[in-house]
Amino acid sequence: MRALVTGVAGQLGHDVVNELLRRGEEVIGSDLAATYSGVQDGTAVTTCRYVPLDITDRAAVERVMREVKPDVLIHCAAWTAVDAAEDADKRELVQKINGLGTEYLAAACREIDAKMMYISTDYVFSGQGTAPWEPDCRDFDPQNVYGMTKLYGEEAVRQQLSKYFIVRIAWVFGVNGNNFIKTMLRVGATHPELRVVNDQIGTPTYTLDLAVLLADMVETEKYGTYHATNEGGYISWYEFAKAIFEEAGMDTKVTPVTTAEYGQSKAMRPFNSRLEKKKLREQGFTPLPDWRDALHRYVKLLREEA
Ligand SMILES: NC(=O)C1=CN([C@@H]2O[C@H](COP(=O)(O)OP(=O)(O)OC[C@H]3O[C@@H](n4cnc5c(N)ncnc54)[C@H](O)[C@@H]3O)[C@@H](O)[C@H]2O)C=CC1
Repeated sequence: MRALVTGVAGQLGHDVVNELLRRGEEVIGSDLAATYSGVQDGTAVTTCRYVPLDITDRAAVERVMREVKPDVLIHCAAWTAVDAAEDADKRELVQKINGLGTEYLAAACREIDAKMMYISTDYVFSGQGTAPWEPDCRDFDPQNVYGMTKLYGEEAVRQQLSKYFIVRIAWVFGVNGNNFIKTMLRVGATHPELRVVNDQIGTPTYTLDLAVLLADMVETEKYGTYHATNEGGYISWYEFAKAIFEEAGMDTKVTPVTTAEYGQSKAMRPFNSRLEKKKLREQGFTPLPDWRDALHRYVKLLREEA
């Protein structure tokens, strides 16, 4: 199988490339930068063929897809700065990357008859209520620019392709980038007490674990939309922060606050990010490990890297 992976310089793309290389697959990584030398992540060094590609450049997308001619495109590239996406001068760019870039890639997949895997987000839903969101629920109602543009990408994939996987994830953490865990460890090191919201509920996703599932999935023809976060139940950011400090052996005190008490961020955040994942088991895929186990391995890896 020849796989083209966009966003190789990001958290997820980096781990997906490593997982595919580990399995002996032919992998071509892609990102914005002119060159990419790979990243030491404590367990492996990414050494794959690299093709620079700005996915907002339609002609470049068509050219690269025709040249590389992958059997599968794993599309991990995105604008992921959720608050900055709200800035008036950024909105168009965010839509170009998350919306139009995905549309161009889907069209190119159709042309060369490649499978496409698109990584999406819980932010396509309203975040209202307490019931977990089903993967095939079409009751979309994104509450911020990032969510709207990711939904545009989903619709483009659904409209143009039949051989697609849309995988929605949430609360992502990986070694190759910034995330909530790294922020907590950094800020907690200099602040004895932190306020963290306890009314936004979801489940973390460790990119190293997700990469295993994605590599399993693209080998199949079990197309459709899936939800994939770690197992272990739904938690609040407050509970996650407490677990992080406990795992790291830090005595930073965490105080639970509501989103209203914490103060509004630029982008609206969903209260209910519960993603229903039972479809994974029903389709014969191995679910991700418990998030506590993932956190344990992740903090250990960060320590080894330091
Ligand atoms: N980070 C999170 O908490 C969540 C992420 N997701 C989705 O998961 C996927 C992977 O996310 P991460 O690895 O965390 O993202 P990341 O921000 O670590 O990496 C994204 C990569 O996309 C690249 N990129 C940006 N604009 C590009 C362009 N015009 N052309 C080519 N490449 C471009 C960046 O250079 C970067 O390397 C994304 O689709 C994201 O929307 C979904 C839910 C939550």
